[in-house]
Amino acid sequence: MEQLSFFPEAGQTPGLPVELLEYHPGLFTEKECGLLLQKFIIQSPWQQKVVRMYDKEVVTPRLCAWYADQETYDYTSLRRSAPNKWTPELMAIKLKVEKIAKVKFNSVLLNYYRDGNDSVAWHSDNENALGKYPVIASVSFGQVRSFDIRFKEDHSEKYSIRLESGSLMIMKGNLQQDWEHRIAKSTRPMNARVNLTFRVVI
Ligand SMILES: O=C(O)CCC(=O)C(=O)O
Ligand SMILES: [Fe+2]
Repeated sequence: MEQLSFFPEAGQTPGLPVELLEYHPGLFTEKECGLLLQKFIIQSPWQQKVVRMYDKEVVTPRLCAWYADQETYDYTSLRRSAPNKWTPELMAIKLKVEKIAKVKFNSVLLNYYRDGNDSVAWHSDNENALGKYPVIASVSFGQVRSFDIRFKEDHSEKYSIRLESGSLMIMKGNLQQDWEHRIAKSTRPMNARVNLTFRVVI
């Protein structure tokens, strides 16, 4: 596993808009990260979403799992359904990030990127169920991956941030309205990464 950075600013491109993205590295120790990563990989009820692209059905290049307080819009099945129940680990992480984000979350989406071929394409989390200016808390374990953002109206305005193992990134402001984000594929060999995005689903 990669070392945690001792320099909070090391993972950020200069000029990263702090009103959109807040970065808190080192929320969990390297040892905690290793244990949690293995536990999530082994114990989560992973699903691979099938989406329609033109007239073909394709599977998303990553695995997902959805946990929430009650029946909600489920990101893994794209419909309202009974979610998985909070595990003790997820609840403990939720309470920790709620203190920093100052938001009470009612759900979490887990994404499992098995290697450099796994990714999430450019998108915004702008579903009605999240409200107009959602605060989303993103916690990463395992392989460091680059998180890219680009301004919808001018794709040349873009930034990257390296999401280190054990870090928390808070997405807020008009990030989901006016910007898109992605985790690109990588040609370099990549180990497993599990990302948790805590959300408030209405
Ligand atoms: O894996 C990540 O860091 C981002 C995941 C993401 O954008 C999403 O689940 O909507
Ligand atoms: Fe997203």
